[in-house]
Amino acid sequence: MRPRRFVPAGPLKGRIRVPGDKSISHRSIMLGALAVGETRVTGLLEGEDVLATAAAMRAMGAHVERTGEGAWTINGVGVGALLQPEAPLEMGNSGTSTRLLMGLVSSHPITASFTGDASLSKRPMGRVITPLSQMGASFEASDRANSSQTLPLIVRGASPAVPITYRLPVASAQVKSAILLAGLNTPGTTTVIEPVPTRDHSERMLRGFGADLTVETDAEGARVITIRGEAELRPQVIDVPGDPSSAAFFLVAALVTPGSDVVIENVGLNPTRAGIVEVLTAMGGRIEKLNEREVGGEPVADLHVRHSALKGIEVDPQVAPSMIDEFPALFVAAALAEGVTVTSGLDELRVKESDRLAVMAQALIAAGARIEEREDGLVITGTGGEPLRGTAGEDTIETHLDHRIAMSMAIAGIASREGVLIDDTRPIATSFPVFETMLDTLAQDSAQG
Ligand SMILES: O=C(O)C1=C[C@@H](OP(=O)(O)O)[C@@H](O)[C@H](O)C1
Ligand SMILES: C=C(OP(=O)(O)O)C(=O)O
Repeated sequence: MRPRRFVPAGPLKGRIRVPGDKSISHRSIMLGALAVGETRVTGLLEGEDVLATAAAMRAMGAHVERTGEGAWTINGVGVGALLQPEAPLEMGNSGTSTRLLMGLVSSHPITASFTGDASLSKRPMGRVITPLSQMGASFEASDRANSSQTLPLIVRGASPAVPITYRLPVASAQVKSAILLAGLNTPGTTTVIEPVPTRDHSERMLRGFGADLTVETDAEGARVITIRGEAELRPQVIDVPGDPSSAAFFLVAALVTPGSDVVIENVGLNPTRAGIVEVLTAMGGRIEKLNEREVGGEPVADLHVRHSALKGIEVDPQVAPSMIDEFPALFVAAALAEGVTVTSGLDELRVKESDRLAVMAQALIAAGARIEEREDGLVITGTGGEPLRGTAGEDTIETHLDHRIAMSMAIAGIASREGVLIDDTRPIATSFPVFETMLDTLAQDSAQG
């Protein structure tokens, strides 16, 4: 365990560039590994989750190599030609790696065993097991004492797999992507119906790699995504934009710390990801989009953010999927806003790396915030801009192996009187290895004037 007390900082000032988008980084490696020829990626997130994907694709035959900071080349094996891994695929803390790779394995004639850390081993896999079983794959608990819906699991792929039409029962880009990736090596047309739109990186990137994929909207407004199987993918050159989910911590930190003025460069603002910018702006946050452009087929801008007097709002549950990983950071902003913030429709937060509703409620209450936990959201009464009390003495916030809890409570710490002591900062490296350095540099730069 690596505990740390995050203490009040002066104004945050300067320019930063957050690491590459985690979702796009995972997919760059997976699709590169399935294309024949060399895919070149720059700006890849070198976090533990993405490294787990890289190791797994190597274990299944692809050549995945780091050539410089964030620069990687992938020489793929071709769709249908993944090799059977000799050892269990170690997924660490990463739900995205696990669920998307289960999709890939499901339509290849191979068997793979998946393991994960204590957090990942509690997360529900039934949501991918159901559709992938319909496609012909089979799943078995590798430890018989265990449930067959959680890791560790053995997946036996089907050859050929059977194309399905599947309506998503939960708004999940991971489930959608698992089915589309399985569909890549399935004869015929695989269809996913998505009543609530989720991040569309898989669709954009599969198209970019040359897959025959269409997206239509049906009479009820649901997205209907079809992919024609036995695809041939062409290698690509990909520049990964900065991760809006990582930028969110610095947006909130600058908004709640008096005197702050920060530019976050190169932030991906795909509309299926940018909900946090909308919601913080609606709360009165001063966030300006500069230099709007396209990077790697995704809309991108530099975000100029300044300390602001935030007001509580009712957050429309419809925006939830476009900021699903940003709620822990939003809860911190709400705890420092004036008035009440009401969130709802957030049941999915209970099955992330931790139960993010319960854990954030407990953590923020321990730091002096006023929170009511409901079944599907939090109701937060803010301080009106006054710093939170923080945690006293040895009182420690438990982060439950959840990087986003650790980073959110770090931000709560810098916006508190006494600081906030966190039990373990190690999980931060799963998605944002340079988070602490960036935070310390921004605070120090302003201290040096
Ligand atoms: O597809 C992806 O890359 C992701 C989808 C989301 O998960 P769900 O699909 O489970 O909502 C998100 O929370 C995760 O960080 C990344
Ligand atoms: C939920 C997350 O990731 P994953 O599902 O890939 O573990 C996250 O990064 O917040």
